[in-house]
Amino acid sequence: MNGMAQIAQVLVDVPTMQTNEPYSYAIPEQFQDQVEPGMRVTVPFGHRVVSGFVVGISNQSQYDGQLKPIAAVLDLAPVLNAELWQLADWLATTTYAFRITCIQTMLPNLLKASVERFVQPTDKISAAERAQYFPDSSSRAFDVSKLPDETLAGLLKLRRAGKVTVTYDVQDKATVKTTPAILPALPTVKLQEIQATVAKRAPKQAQLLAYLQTMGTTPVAQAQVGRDAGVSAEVIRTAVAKGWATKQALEVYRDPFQQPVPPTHPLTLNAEQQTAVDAIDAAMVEHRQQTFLVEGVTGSGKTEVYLQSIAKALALGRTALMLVPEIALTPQMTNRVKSRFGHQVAVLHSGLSKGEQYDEWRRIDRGEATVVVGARSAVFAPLHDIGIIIMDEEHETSYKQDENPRYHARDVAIWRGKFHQAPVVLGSATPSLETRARAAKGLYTRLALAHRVNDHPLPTVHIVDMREALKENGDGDFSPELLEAIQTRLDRQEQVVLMLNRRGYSSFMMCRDCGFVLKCPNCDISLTLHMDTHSMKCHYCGHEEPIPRICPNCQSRKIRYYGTGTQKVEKALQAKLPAARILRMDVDSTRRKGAHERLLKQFGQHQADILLGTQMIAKGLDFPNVTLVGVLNADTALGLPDFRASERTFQLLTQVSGRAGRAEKPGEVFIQTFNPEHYAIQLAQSQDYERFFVTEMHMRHQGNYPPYYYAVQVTASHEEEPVAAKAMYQIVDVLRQGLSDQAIILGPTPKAIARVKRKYYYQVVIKYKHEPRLKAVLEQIRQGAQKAQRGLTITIDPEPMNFM
Ligand SMILES: Nc1ncnc2c1ncn2[C@@H]1O[C@H](COP(=O)(O)OP(=O)(O)OP(=O)(O)O)[C@@H](O)[C@H]1O
Ligand SMILES: [Zn+2]
Ligand SMILES: [Zn+2]
Repeated sequence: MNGMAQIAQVLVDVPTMQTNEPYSYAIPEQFQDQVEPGMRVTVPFGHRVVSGFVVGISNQSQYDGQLKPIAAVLDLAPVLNAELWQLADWLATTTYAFRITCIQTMLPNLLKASVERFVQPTDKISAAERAQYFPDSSSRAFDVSKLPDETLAGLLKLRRAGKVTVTYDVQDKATVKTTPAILPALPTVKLQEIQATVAKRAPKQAQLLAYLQTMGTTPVAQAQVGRDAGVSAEVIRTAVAKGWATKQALEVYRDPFQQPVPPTHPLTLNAEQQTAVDAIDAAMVEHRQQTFLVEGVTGSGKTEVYLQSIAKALALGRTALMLVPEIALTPQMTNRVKSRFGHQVAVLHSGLSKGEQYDEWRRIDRGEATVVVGARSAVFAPLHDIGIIIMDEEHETSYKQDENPRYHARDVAIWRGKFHQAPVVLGSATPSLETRARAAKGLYTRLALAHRVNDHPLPTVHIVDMREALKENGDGDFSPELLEAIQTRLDRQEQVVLMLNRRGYSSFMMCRDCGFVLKCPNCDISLTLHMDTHSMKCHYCGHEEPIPRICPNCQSRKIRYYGTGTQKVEKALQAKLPAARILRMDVDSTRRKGAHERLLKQFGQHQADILLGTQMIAKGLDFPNVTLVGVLNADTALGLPDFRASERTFQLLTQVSGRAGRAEKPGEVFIQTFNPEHYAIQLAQSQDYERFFVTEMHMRHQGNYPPYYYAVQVTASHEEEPVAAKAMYQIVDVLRQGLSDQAIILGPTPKAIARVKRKYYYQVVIKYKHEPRLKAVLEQIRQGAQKAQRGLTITIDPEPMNFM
């Protein structure tokens, strides 16, 4: 308190005018010393009042009295703690995203919306203060617009002294099961017309109309619409009243994991598991950041290693964060953690209502929950004193966010590991090449679990050449070998898992007689089928050719472009095996939240003989009675124009094979393929990850792909194709001038789906080893392009998951 005026640096939240530069605002007298970085405020901006985050406070003697003052303080306490605050800055620089976007990503949804908040006294409050601030009740509504400034200033002071806390009204927790949602009520052209007529007089309505035009046919929650379109509920109400949009009830599901789970106890570890737990434990005890790769074959007991490591962290009085690829797809894993740690576990996932999410977030922040299980965004859970971070199935692509900020949860996990000086455990039977390569270099410590628990053997894998099967009986879906093996299981009352690989199904062509896939003559990567232009295109170099009618290799006419869906396969299978009880698991049958878990439960109770599904059945299932796994089409993903196609195929086949023979009864696997000689399939047969790693590293080396090279993808999009294309050519010029001639620049090319949401996309991929100027050049591109052309969006993706 030196009487010096304080100035707040505020990051404003204006979607159309994103910048990383904070603006300075004067802090009004009554809030001096009360405003802290991390609090939300509203400030005058142009002719409006907008919300923003305080990112810094300075005491400036040369305060010139010119600055506009903060309009209101929205929080009594910072919404992000100091660690997450630093993390947001790091995220912004490494992912080329705006700081405000990073901050929003890290906050639970509820804090982004406006909700009713209450202030409550704690037991530290004095009688006089209670009488002054809570004269007639035990809590009071905290509505900034209604509170007099002096009261707010007083409350801020009390909060800093720990005398009051803020609570949020999360009424939707138990009762509300629906949320209002919005759908456009008129065709796009119509909306466009109206937008033109209201543009001048009602810009907010025009904004909403523009947004409505980008919506598909699925209703979007009203709150979401408000956020995305940047308009108030009032504007949406008007739109509904005018008949531009309709309102419907969107179902909100409650936590499907609420049922109590029976407790479990630590198992006696085998030697390999013990070695792993000891190594991780040592890092924890020594308070040392160390990244471990737990490379364990399927069924080797990785989960038990995770659980016992978590227990060690808790015993040291620290907390644990466990990331899983997709929480809805891994109910078994979540239940295993809950069974071991009970009420200490908080589960963060998108199936929770905003209130429930926030409840969990708050339990974590307050230290009431010490173990967090969740998918990608749970990596931002506000845990204090983290003792261990685990990332299960670390190779999964869902850990990378494909919108801004384009972060990979693995990088964030390691950042937090460093912050807390805690070990990070990456687990997989089939690690990503990047991770395995880092372990080879000694950057990560590799812990191998080479054997299945109790020395159960890995399943025997058979490769079925579908070119033969097709020739002999014209069936490209089921080989006689597989059908016979299924029949045997039915006779023995054992269970079967069948996978239909949907990835890349319709985007390439393959000859069903010889397995030939059309490749680019320049890039040795498969061409993508474009139905709009009726051509095959290369997404790396832009090469284009007509769709072949006969196979260039064997002259056969049996060229397949589109695949069969799960429903069709289910029907065909039922016709062949009338007595079999089949459960189908795909996007359709699991649309409703909780359906996935219910189907798995039915299967676990042997209410069905066959579980037929898409990739979603490959992960984590542990059913002792499953003795047969069939992969109907192993190679669809091999045709994708993706340098990770082989890696993905190998990972998927190994994962799904691992579902067989996990207990006493031995397992068997049939992999049906049109490419039986492909190394990814051959090595999936021997389930030899290490050999796959060496082979694939060699391929990547030859093709100058990651992990030998780093990659950055820059995309330009605009509603007019020439604008996007021209911007991309200019960007390539800037890149060529700014980077060394060691950098490989691929493109510009149109993206695989060149037109999405009425915008055209062009891209360029930069492959490089060492480009110290790259960051500066990209920053220049991002800032320059946005100013140059209205409506032009430039996105920069560090380490894109594919180049499509
Ligand atoms: N030390 C142990 N003693 C006895 N059983 C164990 C032990 N460790 C794990 N198991 C059991 O072995 C089975 C397989 O373990 P788990 O599911 O953890 O393997 P995993 O490596 O995570 O498998 P995947 O990668 O295939 O999902 C489970 O049913 C588990 O309960
Ligand atoms: Zn090419
Ligand atoms: Zn052919």
